[in-house]
Formats: sequence, structure tokens, C-alpha cells
Amino acid sequence: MSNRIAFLGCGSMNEAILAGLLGGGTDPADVVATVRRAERAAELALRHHGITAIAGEEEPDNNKQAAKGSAVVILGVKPVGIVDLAREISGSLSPKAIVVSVAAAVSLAQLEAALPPGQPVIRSMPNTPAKLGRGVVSVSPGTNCTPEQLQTVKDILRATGTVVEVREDQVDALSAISGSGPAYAFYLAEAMAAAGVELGLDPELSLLLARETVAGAGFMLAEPGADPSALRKGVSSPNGTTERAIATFDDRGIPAIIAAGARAAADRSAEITRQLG
Ligand SMILES: NC(=O)C1=CN([C@@H]2O[C@H](COP(=O)(O)OP(=O)(O)OC[C@H]3O[C@@H](n4cnc5c(N)ncnc54)[C@H](O)[C@@H]3O)[C@@H](O)[C@H]2O)C=CC1
Ligand SMILES: O=C(O)[C@@H]1CCC=N1
Repeated sequence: MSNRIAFLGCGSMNEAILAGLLGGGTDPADVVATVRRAERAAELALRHHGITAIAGEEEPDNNKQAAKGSAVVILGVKPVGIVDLAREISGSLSPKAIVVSVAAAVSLAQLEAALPPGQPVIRSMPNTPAKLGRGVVSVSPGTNCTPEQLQTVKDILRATGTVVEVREDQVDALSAISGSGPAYAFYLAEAMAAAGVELGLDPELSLLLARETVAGAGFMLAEPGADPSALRKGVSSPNGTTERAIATFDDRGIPAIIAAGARAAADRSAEITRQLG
């Protein structure tokens, strides 16, 4: 079989994975992406020189074309569209093609039921820093996925960042931390920028300070063996300014608020799974 990788539904998440793979040395000639609109296909082809991008509004069989002959097929549409997409490509897949779904809330059982019997399937939960090769991506193999097939997909995804294998019953929790997590960090940066304005800083300067500070802290966290607690203590002089800020966050219950947000995200995944039932 070819080395071709198909990204079916190449929006925010699948494009981030695609970019991570190209950054890691995947040959663009081995990449095909599908989207709905022609304008988006043109944008993808321009941004990722050498890939093939096919729009459904121009070629309604775009997903079938892309699935045919591809070794790995990554499904990246919204959860509500995943099963229909799996059914649509069923007749076009090579029996050995590995189908990877990055959708939140769509179970392996739901995917396997929509695909030909025996088709290897992997459920995955990536995050958007994959674009820079700094993502975290989980893999959970389905019943027909051999260890070799799982290893193939892990090796491919390695270019997008850290790959972790988890049981499927952990995916909702993982998604609430790493899948949604980049948004929490961006939210922190937004809140810091707004706080700076409240303290009298120029909005542009405040945004620059917030962005660079969250990014710089991220780089420190990315160092091998980094411990967030120890790094925080390194900023907090005894009886100094940072200590006062952290004490205020603790008093206001920020850790519990973050835990509640993560719980809400995980609960929402379970709710969508039930709705898609
Ligand atoms: N955005 C994120 O940070 C993450 C998203 N995910 C999952 O990734 C999936 C996609 O999410 P996003 O990328 O955020 O959404 P998105 O809306 O940016 O991307 C979906 C893309 O699929 C295209 N599309 C829809 N139906 C199609 C069809 N039948 N054929 C071909 N293309 C089609 C749309 O035009 C769009 O470009 C979801 O299932 C989500 O749960 C998972 C982890 C993180
Ligand atoms: O918000 C969502 O549903 C997706 C799944 C994890 C991140 N984005």
C-alpha cells in the first residue's frame, strides 16, 4: 500500500496535525485533505505546498477519492458528522487502511459499526499545538487494530508532539485536560491582558506582555522534568508580590474552578456520546 495519509475534514484540528507532520518531514505528495468549500481547499493547498486538497462542492466524491488507496485515513469532522463520513468512505477503504478518528465523544464501537467488518480503527485525542510539533495526542486502539498498526500510527503522530496510549474510558478525562487545555491557557492570557488594562497599561502592551509571558512560561514547562509547582515557587519571593497574587487566587478558589471546568468538559463529552448513541 502507499504511504498516503488522508485528512478527511481538514479544519482547525486536522490542519494542525497535517502541519505537524509536514514539519516533521512527511512528503506533501503523500498528503491529501478534504473540505467542503473550494476556497478553503485553495487556502490549504497554498499554505501547505505540494499537498492535494479536494473540496466537496467541486468534487462531491472527494472523501471517497481521498480514502481510496490511503494507508491512514484521519477523520476530522465534527462529532455529529463522523459516523456519516465513516459510512460514506466504507466502500473505498483498503481493508488494511487504518482509520483514525480525532473526534471528541465518538466511541470506537460507534466507529467500528459504521466501517467494514475488520477495519482497523484508532480513536485519538490530539490538541492544536500539534501544528508546531508541540501537541499531546492520545491513541486508543479498536478491536481490529494490530500492535503493528498501532505502532505505525504512533510513529506518524510523533511528529505532532507527545504520543500517549490510553484506555478508551480515559479519553473524556484526557480531552478535558489536553484536548481543551490549549483554550484554558489562551483564556489565561486573555484574562491577564484584560487585568493589565485594568491596572492602567496600554491594551497593546498588555496583550504583548500576556502573550509572551504565557508562551515563555510554556517553554519553561516544556523543559525535561519541569515541575510546575517548583517553577511557580521560583517566581514567588517570600512575602513578595507574586505570593500575594497566588494567595488571592487560592482564596478565590481558582484551582476548584479549573477542576469544575475540566469536569464540565468531560461531562459534555459523555453527553455527546449518549446523544450520538
Ligand atoms: N479544535 C480542537 O482543538 C480539537 C478538535 N478535536 C476534534 O476535531 C474535530 C474537528 O474539530 P475542528 O477542527 O475544531 O472543527 P472545524 O469545523 O474547524 O473542522 C471541520 C472541517 O471539516 C469540514 N467538513 C465538514 N463536513 C465534511 C465532509 N462531509 N467532508 C469533508 N469535509 C467536511 C469542514 O468544512 C471543516 O473544514 C471534532 O470532531 C473535534 O471533536 C479534537 C481535539 C481538539
Ligand atoms: O471543544 C471540543 O469539543 C473539541 C474537543 C477537544 C477540544 N476541542
